[in-house]
Amino acid sequence: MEKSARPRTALNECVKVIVRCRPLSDREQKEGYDEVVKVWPERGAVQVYNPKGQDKLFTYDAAYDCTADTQTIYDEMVRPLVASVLDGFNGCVFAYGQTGTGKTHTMEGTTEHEGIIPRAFRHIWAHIENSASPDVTHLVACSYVELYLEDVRDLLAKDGKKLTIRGQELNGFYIPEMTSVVCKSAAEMVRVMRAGNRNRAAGRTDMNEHSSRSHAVFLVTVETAHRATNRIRVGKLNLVDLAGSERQRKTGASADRLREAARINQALSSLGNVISALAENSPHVPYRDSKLTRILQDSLGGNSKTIMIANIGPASYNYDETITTLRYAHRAKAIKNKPVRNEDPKDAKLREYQAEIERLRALIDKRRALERRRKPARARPPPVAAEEETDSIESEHLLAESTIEQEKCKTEELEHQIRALEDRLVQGGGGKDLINNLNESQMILEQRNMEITERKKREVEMQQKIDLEEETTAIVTNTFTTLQQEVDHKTQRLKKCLAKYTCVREETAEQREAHDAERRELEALHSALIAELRRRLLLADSFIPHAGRAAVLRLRYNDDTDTWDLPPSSGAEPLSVRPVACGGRRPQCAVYCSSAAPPRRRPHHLLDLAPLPLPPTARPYPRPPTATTAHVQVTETVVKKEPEIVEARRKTGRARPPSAHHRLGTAGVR
Ligand SMILES: Nc1ncnc2c1ncn2[C@@H]1O[C@H](COP(=O)(O)OP(=O)(O)OP(=O)(O)O)[C@@H](O)[C@H]1O
Repeated sequence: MEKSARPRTALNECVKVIVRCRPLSDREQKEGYDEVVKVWPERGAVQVYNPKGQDKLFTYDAAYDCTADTQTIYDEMVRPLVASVLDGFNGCVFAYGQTGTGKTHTMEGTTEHEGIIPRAFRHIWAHIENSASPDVTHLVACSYVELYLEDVRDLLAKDGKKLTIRGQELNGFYIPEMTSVVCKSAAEMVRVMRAGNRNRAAGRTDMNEHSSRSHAVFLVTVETAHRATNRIRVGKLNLVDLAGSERQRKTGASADRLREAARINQALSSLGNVISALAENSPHVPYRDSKLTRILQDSLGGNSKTIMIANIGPASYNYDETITTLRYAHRAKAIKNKPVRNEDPKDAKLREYQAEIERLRALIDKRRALERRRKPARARPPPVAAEEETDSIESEHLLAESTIEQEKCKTEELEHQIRALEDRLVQGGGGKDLINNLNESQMILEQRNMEITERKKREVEMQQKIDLEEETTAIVTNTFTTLQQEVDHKTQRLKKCLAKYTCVREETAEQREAHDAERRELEALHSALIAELRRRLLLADSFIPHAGRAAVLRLRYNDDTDTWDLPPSSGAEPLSVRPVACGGRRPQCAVYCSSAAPPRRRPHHLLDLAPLPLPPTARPYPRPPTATTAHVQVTETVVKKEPEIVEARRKTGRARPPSAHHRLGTAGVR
């Protein structure tokens, strides 16, 4: 989860999926539930008896029944992955499944039944001891975080501080501030794991006495430096124990447990969506939907070798959940990752430590040289020297000696720092002693075990291929002597096809039912969240003062920093305070300056909206010099009548329409 350089070229490798079925619990036995799961380990297959119709058969990379122990699972499936991590690859093992199906039992285990995590620690340290040589240096560091109620918490920090996931989909997500503990043995790593577990959220439900209420990620970083090549390889191993999916009616969760369950199911649903998108090669993979999917981004579809362990229970009353888990696990088989060896990444701690040791060594050498030069030769006082002179020589000598003492202390401090740094690194002596002999034989044994495992894996794959091809070969090789034989055979095939068709139809109906159930649950959750939101709004209305509300409404949640930020003002928001003019007073308009000016700040006082008097547009009519009497009379009556017409119009309120020029004039004012 730390920032690492992106690979350039990589070979695709599918996610390996294994299924582990636990035995019936005491409670399930007491209540008389039937077993509906049958595991075929030699074929890597799981068969589920369907009480309503056709049985269901799923095949995986490996399948383990209740008789298989964690040692077998580790040797057959996990050991090669941890070996790759030691070779500089990223690796991830995550346990997925319904609550109470044995995820924590598989990953952490108990003191009697060690889980995968402590086994991985022992494997890592056996390898380090085996490769002990003065030319090889190792650095092993651990971090442990949990995702509780969508908060990432540091399980190794004393105050369990909240952490922030940084990065982007393109370059990968990482948690920069998580505590990293450098370990020197497997036992120390187990102690770190137990210390973290004590801080992990757990609680009792009707389905599990000790139910994990958070998703936990244990990260082991192994850095290896080879002096001969001067290269550093960094392998990162993510060991993930997810919280289990749960139905409220079965777990009897309420209050806090219900809130936890809602968040757990939400994160698992996002994980399911990511798995589906990757399996279908969808162009968009919704990693950003939850913090869990962000943390697991590299493990699903990224730079990592990944194993998914699907845990299931055999009891009939968990039929639906078992089928859902098996379907998701089956889908995850199609996810392709691109693992690449991490060589010389920028964030290698080992390189940092080595550089620091070199620097401190150079500093010590410099100081020693200086000390030698400064060492005062105890000067003998001249036989006939004045008493004062002797005193000053003596005090100078004392001063020099105390400076040297101080320098010595500083040098010792530096040496101590070097020892502390070197202590963090593990370097072998390379001698052929008894322990080395033992390690060598252990290595040979491991290699043999790996070979056996590889053969077993191939057997399972072959068996699966044989099963698949059996039907098709039967059709090809069959030669029919009589027509009746052919009819019989084709009827048989038709029946098989019909059975398959029924099966697919049933599955579609079941998926629809499951989808409906999920939708109903989401609707219930949605209503609960709306009720909560209303309550909070009511609180806000009652308690947040009006003055601060505008700022509260502008707050935006920042996914990367996990905080509410107040974005800088865009200028569109109403101003709470009238801005003050900087410098001198604002310029005053001419209207204001005139003596009859009304008070300021009212627009109708500043703008004179009355139309300006227009200049006359027609010349006065010159009377013609010679005119007939009649004509003069008519003209006189018209001239006489004009003021009367104007007066009549004024009384009826019907003014003459303004001329275009007049209209333009007023429009200009408006
Ligand atoms: N393979 C197994 N063999 C024997 N007992 C098992 C096995 N798997 C699980 N159990 C038992 O089942 C119980 C529940 O297991 P566990 O707590 O690991 O479940 P879980 O999946 O982690 O549950 P949750 O999701 O609620 O945390 C434990 O008592 C455990 O000992």
